[in-house]
Parts: sequence; C-alpha cells; structure tokens
Amino acid sequence: MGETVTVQYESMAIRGHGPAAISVQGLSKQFGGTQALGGVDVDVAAGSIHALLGGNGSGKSTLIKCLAGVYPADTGTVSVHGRILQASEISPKVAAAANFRFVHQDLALFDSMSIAENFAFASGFPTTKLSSIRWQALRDKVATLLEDYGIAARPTDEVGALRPSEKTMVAIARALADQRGGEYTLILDEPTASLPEDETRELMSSLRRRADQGQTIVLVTHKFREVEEVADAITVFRDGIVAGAGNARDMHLGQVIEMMSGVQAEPPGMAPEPSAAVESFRAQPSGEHILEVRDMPVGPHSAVNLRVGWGEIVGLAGLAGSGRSRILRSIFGDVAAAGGNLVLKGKPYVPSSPRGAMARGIGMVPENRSRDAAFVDMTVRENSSISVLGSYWKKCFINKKAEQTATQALIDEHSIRTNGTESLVSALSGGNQQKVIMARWMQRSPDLLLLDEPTQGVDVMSRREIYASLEQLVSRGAGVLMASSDLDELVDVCDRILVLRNGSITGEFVPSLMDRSQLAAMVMSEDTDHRSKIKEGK
Ligand SMILES: Nc1ncnc2c1ncn2[C@@H]1O[C@H](COP(=O)(O)OP(=O)(O)OP(=O)(O)O)[C@@H](O)[C@H]1O
Repeated sequence: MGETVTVQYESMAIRGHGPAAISVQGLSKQFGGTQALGGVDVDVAAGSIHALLGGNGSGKSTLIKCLAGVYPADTGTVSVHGRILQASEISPKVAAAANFRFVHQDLALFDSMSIAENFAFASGFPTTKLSSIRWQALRDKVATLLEDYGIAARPTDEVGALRPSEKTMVAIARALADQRGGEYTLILDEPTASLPEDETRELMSSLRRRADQGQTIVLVTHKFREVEEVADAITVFRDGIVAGAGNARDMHLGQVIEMMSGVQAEPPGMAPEPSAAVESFRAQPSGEHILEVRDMPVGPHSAVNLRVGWGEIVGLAGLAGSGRSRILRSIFGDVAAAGGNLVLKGKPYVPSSPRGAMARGIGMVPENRSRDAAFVDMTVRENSSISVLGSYWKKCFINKKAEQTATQALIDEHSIRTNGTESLVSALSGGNQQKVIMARWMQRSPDLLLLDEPTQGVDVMSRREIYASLEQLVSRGAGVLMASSDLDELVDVCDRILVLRNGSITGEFVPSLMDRSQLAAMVMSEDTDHRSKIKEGK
C-alpha cells in the first residue's frame, strides 16, 4: 500500500435518458459511534443504470435501507421526480408510495411454488366477488409479464426449476408488476453475487434492455466488469462519504479503486504476485497429496475423483447445479456421502461430521454465511475465536484478554471494518462478516481449507488481501479446494481448476498453461438437461 492521498474528481454530467429520477441530498446516518453515512449526495438519471460502488462497510447498504425506510436517516432529503421527501421520515410505506422497488440478494421466492403463486403472494390473489381465486386471470397476467421480461418459462413452472438468473428476473418482474410507464425505480442489492458468469451476462443484458426502454435502475455491486458492461453512471462510496461520481464510460478500474481506498492504486490485477517463498515451495512439492477422493458419489456425480496436493490450490468450476458445493460439504462431513474412499494426509478418512473434519485439520468457509457460518448475534471476538477456543482456556476460565488481543490482531491483519472486538457481527457489513469467517479459519492454520465462494460480497481491495492470505497458507504447505462462480478469481488464484459438467469432472484447466477463454468454453458448453440438474444439484 502506498501513502494516503486525497483523490479529487470533478463531478461530471451524468449520462441518462432524462432528468434525475432520484436526487439524494446530504443524507446521513449514524449507528451508535459509527457514522455509516456522512451527508451523501447521489443523483440518479431517469432511464439509466446507476452503479453504487465502494469498499465493504462504506455505506452502500445503509443508503439503500434508508431509501427503503428500514432505517430512518438522521438528516437529508430525497427528491423523487421533483417531489421532496425528508429522509428521516421515509417508512416502508412512504418508500413504496415513492415508487421505490427493491430486490435483495435473498430474492424471497418460494422454490416449491409456481411462478404465478410467487407473484400472487406478493401482490395478492385476484378473486371473484365470492372470494374464490381467479387462477386463469392470475396466470394470464403472469404470462404477459414473463413474456415482457423475456423469461422463457410458464406461469405454472416451479420456481425451483428456473436458472438463477431467471429467478432474479422473476423477482424483478414481480417487483415491477404494477408499474405502468417506467415510473418505478428498481434498486438491486448485489444481484449477481452468487451468479456464474453466463447467468450474470444474461441478467445484465436483460437489465440493459429494460433501461433502454426507460427503466431507472440502481445497482449495488462489487463486480467492476458488469459495471463496465452495463452501467451509465457510477457513484463511489468511501467510509460513508461519496468519494467520486461520474459517467461509467469515463472511469476505469484503477480510478475507482483510488476513490474507494483513498490510496493511489496499484496497477490492475486480481491477485498479488506470489512471494519467492511460495514459488520455491511450489517448485518442490512433496509428491504426496493432502487429500485424495476416490469414487465418492455426490449430488449429480456418480463418482467424484480428485486430489489436492500439499501447497496446492485446486479450483472447482461449474454451472449452478454442477454439485460444487455438495462436493465441499461432503468432504467436510456436513452432508453424508453415500460411499467412496478418501485419504487425508496419507490415512483413510471417513467424513462423518464437521467436528470430526476439524479434528483432522480441515476448515470450511461455506457459501451461505448468514445461515451456515456467522453467529450474527455474537461478537467479532466470539466469532473469530470459536475455532480455537480451547487455546484460551486457563484453569477452567477463558482468558478473555488473550482472546481480545488475538482478535484485535486479526481485525488489523484482515482490515475488518468494525468498532472493535466486542461489536456484534450483525452490525458489520456483509463483506466484513465474510472477512471475519475467513480470519477465523486462517488463524487455525488448517491443513486443508475448503472454500465455497470465498469472496462473495467482498470488495476488490479485500479480495486481494484474502488471496494474499491464501498464498501464505499454502506457502506453509496447506492445501485449498475452492469453488467459485467467478472464473477470473479461479484463474488468478488456483494452480489447477477442475471443471464439473453433466455430473462428472470433465476436464482440468491449468491457468499457467492455458488461456482463460478455454476455461469459459469448458464450463459453459451446452448443458441440455439444465433444469433437472439444478433441482438435484447444489
Ligand atoms: N444495524 C447496524 N448497526 C450498527 N452498525 C451498522 C449497522 N448496519 C451497518 N452498520 C455499519 O455501518 C457501516 C456501513 O455499512 P454498510 O452495510 O452500509 O456497508 P456496505 O457498503 O453495504 O458494505 P458491504 O459491501 O460489505 O455490504 C459499517 O461500518 C457497518 O458496520
């Protein structure tokens, strides 16, 4: 990292299709001692896609939650098509009346219900005078919306059978169902965080088409590539202030990173160069594998066969439903595998429970942090030390001081943005929660680390830090098996990438020897039976 510099950018005229649909002026919000937003201004042009970018904890979600009326803002105004609202008075009802429509990462769809039923749950079932449900009217309305939004599905199809990008489009169509002429503002919070590349592209082109027809869209994301592809304008947040704003076509990644960090950017590139120590370790592998999986049936796979070497990072690439997560969870003993032979550090290993896996030196960062990994009602200290709690026992007492000192060191090392070791994890931004979970496992120095979407929701600067921690871990000889829907991440970080398709491992990609486009082709090639796979899969 270089020296801290003040980065100044001129406010540029923002491209869009019309006048400002929303103009936020001087909005601030404080949580206890944390100034989450310190008087921000954001102008969103009608009929444009406006991306909100910023590091983890910079205030993006807080802004959205203030607009949604989840939190009352402390100060500021929001002008909607010229009508001025006091930001402190926005309630969910006021937000709905202001035509704000939100689609969060959790799409709030019921997989086991039909698309039509999912629509009806949000807006009510149409009924006759005698209160019986008018199913045909509902299905007709939903069929028109599906066609309008380019979703190739029928109202009677189960939501669980849709591809991830189709599900997101269904949630969007549902949010905008009652709109008449582009008067709504669609606000999307990291809609592509868990989507693979092809699905992301599909969703982005659908959004672009909607914006071209006049829809105003606000998009929170950490993925600069999609911003480059579809956004008209960008506002960048840093520590609760607006660090810069402008036309998307005038801003490049280096500039945005400077705005996000306030520090002169290093040249673009995802991962830091491996250290000499790492290179030398990798040049002399021990020859023995840390993990060998033979003929393990998992999800759509009748027999998984793979190996992870000492000091090696192996990637798992595949479409949704390809069984990536199930393989990791089976190795960790979190879901039962119906057979197969595993060898861990030269000895037979039968995965039976996460506790057993941890005792054998395996760590796991699951994909769904809020459900499976973070104890959100506990403190940062409790969350980070839970994996090494035994080391703080001293004569029947926990040595809290030592625990706090170690947690503070982790906070510093992993740049976790928090008020301190005793902050609740629920008060951390999504990306910072992910960093706490990564830090938890890193300090345990596992021999084998299983990672499922390790940088989901993590900002571009923190990603680099996570990759550097992984390099450190493997430089000490550990192995990493990592599933990610981000192909760039896999190519930058992994030594080898296994491609999963149609229920088997169909190929191996070596980033140092092959071109990235080959990996995309291997992953994306036509999967004819995709819908039924998704139901069995991930
Ligand atoms: N309910 C809350 N209670 C206390 N502090 C909070 C609360 N919600 C957010 N914060 C704090 O406000 C700041 C901004 O958080 P916010 O969630 O808006 O960031 P973000 O930019 O959306 O981050 P990310 O990219 O990680 O999702 C952070 O310091 C966060 O810890």
